Amino acid sequence: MVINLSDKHSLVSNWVSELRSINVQSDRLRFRKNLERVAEVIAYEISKTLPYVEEEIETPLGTHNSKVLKEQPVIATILRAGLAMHQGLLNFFDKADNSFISAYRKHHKDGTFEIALEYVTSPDINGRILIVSDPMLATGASLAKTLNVLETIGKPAEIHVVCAIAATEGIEYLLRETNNKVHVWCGDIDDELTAKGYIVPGLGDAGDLAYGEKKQS
Ligand SMILES: O=P(O)(O)OC[C@H]1O[C@H](OP(=O)(O)OP(=O)(O)O)[C@H](O)[C@@H]1O
Ligand SMILES: O=c1cc[nH]c(=O)[nH]1
Ligand SMILES: [Mg+2]
Repeated sequence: MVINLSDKHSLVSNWVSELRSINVQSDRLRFRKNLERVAEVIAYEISKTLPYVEEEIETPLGTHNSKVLKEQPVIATILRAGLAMHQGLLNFFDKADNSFISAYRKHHKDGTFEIALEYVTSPDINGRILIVSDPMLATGASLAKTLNVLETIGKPAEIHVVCAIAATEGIEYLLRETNNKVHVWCGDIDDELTAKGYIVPGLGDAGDLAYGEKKQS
């Protein structure tokens, strides 16, 4: 299942437009905040699909049969660009367990790159609801590799992928690699990728915009 939140006009389209704009995105604080609030809205949308149980809650004046989240999800993110969206998910799923994975594009002299994945820390995800955030789903290689590695830790009951902007090609690759088992939630979808795997029109390099340019590795 693929859900593009820009299909319906809401503040999400507004925030994604600010993420894209060369006139706004250089304000790093605003860039990170916009990623965070896109993730907050997606967290809320995901929350509508999760199981709830009734719990008798005592108020100062009586009792109420409330619906509360049946189980806490595991929220995972891909360092470094995913950190701001991770915070947005954690603001809403405030009791969640957390996983962190480092994956980055290691560039070769011939212009090609591979995904270097060096650090994984995670609770047991077996049978759990797993929500993985990364602002950009470009070729899909980083997310596919991340999900592969997480599957060695346990088999989640369901997997939700959360992005600010996803490329059509990357979504198709990820769905193929996971046998259509993931739900992809994104702020917007673009149709083009450059030869170097950048989303067009996209927004540029999300990690650099949020945290500063890094020395090429
Ligand atoms: O779908 P893909 O083609 O794999 O590309 C997307 C990945 O690229 C970016 O990370 P990057 O490698 O720039 O690392 P960073 O977070 O350190 O900026 C982005 O945050 C994704 O993880
Ligand atoms: O367009 C892209 C592709 C990968 N990573 C980014 O930050 N932006
Ligand atoms: Mg980057």
